[in-house]
Amino acid sequence: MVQRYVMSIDQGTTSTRCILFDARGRLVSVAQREHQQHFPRPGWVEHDAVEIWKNLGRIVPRALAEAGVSAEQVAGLGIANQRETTVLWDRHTGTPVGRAIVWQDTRTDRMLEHLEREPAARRVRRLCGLPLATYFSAPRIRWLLERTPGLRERAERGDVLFGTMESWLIWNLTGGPEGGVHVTDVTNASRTMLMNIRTLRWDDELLEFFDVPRAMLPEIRSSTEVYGTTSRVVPGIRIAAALGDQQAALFGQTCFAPGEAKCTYGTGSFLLLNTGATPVLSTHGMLTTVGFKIGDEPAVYALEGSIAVTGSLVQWFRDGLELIGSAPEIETLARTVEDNGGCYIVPAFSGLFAPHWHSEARGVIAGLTSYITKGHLARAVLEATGWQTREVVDAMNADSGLALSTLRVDGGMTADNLLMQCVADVLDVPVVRPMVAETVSLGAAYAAGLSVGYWPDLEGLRRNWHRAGQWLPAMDPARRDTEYAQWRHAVELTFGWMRPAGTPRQPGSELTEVLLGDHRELERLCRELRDQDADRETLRAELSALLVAHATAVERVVRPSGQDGGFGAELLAVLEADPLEGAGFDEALIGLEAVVDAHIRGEERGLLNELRRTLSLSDRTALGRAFTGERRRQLDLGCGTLAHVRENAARLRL
Ligand SMILES: Nc1ncnc2c1ncn2[C@@H]1O[C@H](COP(=O)(O)OP(=O)(O)O)[C@@H](O)[C@H]1O
Ligand SMILES: O=P(O)(O)OC[C@H](O)CO
Repeated sequence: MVQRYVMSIDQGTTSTRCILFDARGRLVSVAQREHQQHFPRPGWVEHDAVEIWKNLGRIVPRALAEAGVSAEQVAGLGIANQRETTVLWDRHTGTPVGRAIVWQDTRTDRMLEHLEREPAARRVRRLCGLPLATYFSAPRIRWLLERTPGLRERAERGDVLFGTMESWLIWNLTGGPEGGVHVTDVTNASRTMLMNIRTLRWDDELLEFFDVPRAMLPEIRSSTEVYGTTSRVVPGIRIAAALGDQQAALFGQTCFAPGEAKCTYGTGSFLLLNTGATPVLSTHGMLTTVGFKIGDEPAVYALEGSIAVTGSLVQWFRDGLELIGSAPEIETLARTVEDNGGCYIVPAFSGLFAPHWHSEARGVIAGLTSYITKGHLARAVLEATGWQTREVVDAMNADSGLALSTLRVDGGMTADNLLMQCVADVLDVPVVRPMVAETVSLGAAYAAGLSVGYWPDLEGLRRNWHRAGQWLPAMDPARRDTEYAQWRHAVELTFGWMRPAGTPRQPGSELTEVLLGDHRELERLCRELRDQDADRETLRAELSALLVAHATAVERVVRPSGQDGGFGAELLAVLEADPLEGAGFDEALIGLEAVVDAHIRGEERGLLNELRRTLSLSDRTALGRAFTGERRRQLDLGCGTLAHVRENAARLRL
């Protein structure tokens, strides 16, 4: 009988890999090519989508040749890819519109500052599960459409297409300008900010908010189904699955059941927790994302803690500072010293992602003394990955109400024993690594194999998972606590770097204007909530979010807490009122309106006048910017949700 295999392509941030797997999930052959990283300006990161496509054209035949396998022996192809990276290309010629803008790129930060002031910004997270951040695709599409002459018209006519890397590759593999299939899968679509996280369709409100024409978007499909057959590179292979690489790793680690989690340590690191059939909105800075969707079955959701810079900090140590010659040398160098010598590196190169979401943060090396050697710096590099994981796990535990008991890991950095021990130490849980370290590729292969019936079911795949390595926590708890406190201090030093006081005043950022704007918005929301025919569910959520975000930002940025009175109880009564009509709801609403009115009156008569009297315009503008930043952070954290208000009701003051 002819042997059959499954092929996977992992289109990653630094390289593209093609791997063939056999029926027992064993790796049969690998071919890989790196592509160039372009850094044309500070904060900008680009890839050449044509270079990546050409690399694919080389590695696929090579992987087949190495194993002596023909296209007919490939049961199906699964694609996993770097997510959010944005490619726009001409449908008729297949030529990309400039270089692809990579997920680490921060060029859209200014644009997002403006967008977040729009009233509709408050609804974005609830619709797509993601905070407004430079990380995702939609702001990049808008940026390109605004800055490239004539592009919007071409996009509206459907002459220019958008895709993340899997869309670009599938379109090219299935014929490109000659009938290429323009599709994406739900996991990748869930990272654009344009897909409704519940309906799993492009959302009109989000399209309008980001001003993206529907005609340029791919069709959203499930993660496992046959999208088409290759007609280029190696013709005749069924393309049977696509997933974002982190979701592919979740699949490859067989985290099929709610409560199962993995962390992939590559260029960045990404911890995903399977949360089952309903999307969970985080109140602690996690992302809500689609984990996978098998054919017609309901989607499985995940909470994700994304860390932008981990392996790329090692790369910077190698290529930017030239302190080591290869990535594995970081471990050797770090072992030349006992500890970090008091030094901490917070690699906020692209701002800070989860759980902070500070786009304006930039990196620091803290605790430098003349005692510090490159060995200490190497330790600090590795520990940065450990502590960033700890912050994400703390947030994940707080969201799920459960304590993570083991962490499954994979990715290039897991080759580093010192790092893996550090992760176990700072998390205080065992860390385990499976036999097949190429979990992203394996996940894409599993998905494709399931799709074409090569593997019958998920249980069979589970049996392929075997433990290859384990690290047990061995750190003194008191030392762990002290080190964590030092780390958090270093993190705080990175905040606000890109918005120093004294930068030119931007319209609408003066503090009293911002506070007044919030007051009018709060009044409008209260007024509209009284209308029985209004969408009370939505208005209630908006009112709660703005109220808590506004009050918390006032407390943290403008004046310290300790004022008399509070609104926690009144807000809780409104949030708990069910149904949203009748005497119970009216009474609760009247109660809340009374405290909101009192707050507005008090603040406008007292605080605002005092601020105008005692602070200069530039100070008020700097404070206004800090206030908007904190308010946005609160909104991103889901501060208005019932769970958050319940948890904080006693603390909430006006
Ligand atoms: N022994 C090591 N110690 C620490 N970091 C390493 C080691 N080996 C590789 N890395 C880092 O891991 C990353 C590569 O992992 P990989 O999973 O291939 O990444 P990606 O899929 O994001 O391209 C690189 O950023 C590299 O610096
Ligand atoms: O290519 P990787 O492995 O660095 O993963 C990138 C992520 O998908 C970005 O969200």
